[in-house]
Amino acid sequence: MNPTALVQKIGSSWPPATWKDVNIGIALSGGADSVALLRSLEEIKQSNGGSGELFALHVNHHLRGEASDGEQHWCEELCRKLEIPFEALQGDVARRARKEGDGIEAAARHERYALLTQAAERCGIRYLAFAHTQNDQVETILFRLLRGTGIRGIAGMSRVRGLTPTLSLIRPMLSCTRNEILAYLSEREQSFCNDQSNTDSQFVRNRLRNELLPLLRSNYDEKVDRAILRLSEQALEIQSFLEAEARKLLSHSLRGSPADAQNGTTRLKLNIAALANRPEILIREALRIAWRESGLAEQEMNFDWWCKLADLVLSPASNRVLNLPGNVRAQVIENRLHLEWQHS
Ligand SMILES: Nc1ncnc2c1ncn2[C@@H]1O[C@H](COP(=O)(O)OP(=O)(O)OP(=O)(O)O)[C@@H](O)[C@H]1O
Repeated sequence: MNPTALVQKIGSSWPPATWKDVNIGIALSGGADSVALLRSLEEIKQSNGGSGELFALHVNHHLRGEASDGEQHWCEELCRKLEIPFEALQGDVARRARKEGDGIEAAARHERYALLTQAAERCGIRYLAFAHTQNDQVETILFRLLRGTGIRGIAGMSRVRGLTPTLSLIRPMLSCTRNEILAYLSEREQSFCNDQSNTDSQFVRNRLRNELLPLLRSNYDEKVDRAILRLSEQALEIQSFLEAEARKLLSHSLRGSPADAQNGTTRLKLNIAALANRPEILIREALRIAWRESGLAEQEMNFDWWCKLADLVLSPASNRVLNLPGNVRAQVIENRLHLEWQHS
């Protein structure tokens, strides 16, 4: 079989030499994108050999009754034909939505990532590959822009991200367009499942994909996509630079003060002399890294909260106490910013 443009593109963005000897998991929904990813990684593997194995992992969310079970069986059958080990994971979205207070879409995503991560660890998988495409990237950036985001949000989805110390999420199709994927599938005469929920306009994300983006493209053609992607590449450059500088600052500020946990309370102390007189944007980023790496949830820490916390560092007064989201208490005591929270 001749390698197609899609296979070559994936192979050059994620060279097989870097993964052929480790186990790879493919998050297989049964949709066109993940079916194309499965088939093309299999082709690349066939022609490059190696000791690693491919595994397909499917999450059945049981949100669409028989249609959900049908997709699971369809994926299982495809993997049986391709002789790729397959595992179906059973999600309980309603339970997660109740527990986390999220909408169905967000709960399904959290459930999916949690189940896939557990299964990948169990199978000794090193890279868990998702089939997000260039079109998904454009949608994600526009969605974040409209909902409210910062530089990091505009940088879009990353190509690779650590999930656990031994497992990374990878997105090898971020430079591939939907049209390239459909052309590949038709060339291989490969069918796929159509997820009806992708057309349901009650989801904001679908309205953006099916209504707003086509409207923008009809006025500005593909330039819209290119403009959004160029903005995201620049945001990624700025973000990477900022993060590297903030890490240097943080290493001075944290020197000799690891977080300590006693009697159910965790305390993180940052030396504010190391942060003083530095640009506020750098201080905010350093605080954000310290926060994230202490295992605190970032969701409710919006821009205003980061500004308030940075202001506490820049204008310290010992009687000022900030009560932050996640029940984190912040106060400056003797030239140190103390962050305190209860842990379970
Ligand atoms: N039910 C599923 N089982 C396994 N993998 C899935 C499933 N649904 C989605 N995926 C994986 O996630 C990729 C992106 O799908 P989709 O855009 O629907 O997911 P998402 O994670 O909600 O996206 P985003 O992270 O952009 O919000 C798919 O191409 C596939 O690799």
